[in-house]
Amino acid sequence: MNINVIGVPLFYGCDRKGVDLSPNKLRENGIIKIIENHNHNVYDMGNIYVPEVSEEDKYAEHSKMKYLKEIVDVNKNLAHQVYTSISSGNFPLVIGGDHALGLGSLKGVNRKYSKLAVVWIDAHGDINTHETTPSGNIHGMPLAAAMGIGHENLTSLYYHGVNVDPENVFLIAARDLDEGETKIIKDNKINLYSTNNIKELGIEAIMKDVIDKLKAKDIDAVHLSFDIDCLDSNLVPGTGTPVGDGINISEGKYALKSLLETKLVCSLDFVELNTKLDSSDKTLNLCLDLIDWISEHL
Ligand SMILES: NC(=[NH2+])NCCC[C@H](N)C(=O)O
Ligand SMILES: [Mn+2]
Ligand SMILES: [Mn+2]
Repeated sequence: MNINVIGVPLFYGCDRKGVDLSPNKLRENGIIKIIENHNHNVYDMGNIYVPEVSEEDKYAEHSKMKYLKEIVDVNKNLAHQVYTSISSGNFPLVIGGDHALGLGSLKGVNRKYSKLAVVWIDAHGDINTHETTPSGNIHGMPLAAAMGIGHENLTSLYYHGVNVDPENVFLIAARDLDEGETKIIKDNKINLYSTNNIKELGIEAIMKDVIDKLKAKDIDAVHLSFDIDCLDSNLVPGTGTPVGDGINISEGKYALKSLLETKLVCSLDFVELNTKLDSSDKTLNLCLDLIDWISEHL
């Protein structure tokens, strides 16, 4: 497979430095070679440019969305990079950075595939809007925006077109949802598989259900967004918003493998590694192992 690796050194979405260093940190530790070892042609597209802005200006554009302008600018460029990657037959592997990059990757894929499903593997829903956010952090909003829910600047940042149908959205490993998010999930009939559901029924049964549903739908492709905080907080000290009672590594790998084996996945985000918070490269090494696993099954 031809894979475009696109780095997004963005921390504005989580408002916590360190996550911006990860694309280069992963390169220094051999991410490109790791992917190539699985017989892929890898094109390292470098990093999307992230403009500098001072802390005091973070609310300059909006009182409930920090760094709005910069995040929109970065994501417009990312969206186009993702769109052109897919259009030229290459698979975009987007490396974060924080999850606000989901805004751009989803817009880019959605422009190509109007009947798109999204699998969001994350402790969080990332389905807030400027009206529901408890933090003002835009990394908690990209999935809502992809469905056309939220502020206009986020919902149509790259093109005014079809949005993702909420019934084609699958949240997996969620366990830290805000009140507003729970309401949006219910009102829009989003498919929710909490960590409790996984513990109860087993990851195999959960993924079977997800994949059966995906196959029964009239969709063109699946976008997979993997936030490393889906894993239990003990496993990922190097992430900004860790949550306990999470899934373990083999459950995470099973979810990834079973989805990739469907061959429906057309693009993938890998986000929220913060190497500054890591303890003796534990999370970094786990991420390299997960990238190796993903590459094996792509
Ligand atoms: N991509 C993430 N790690 N998101 C965490 C979001 C946390 C919280 N729900 C918020 O909106 O601020
Ligand atoms: Mn997330
Ligand atoms: Mn998360």
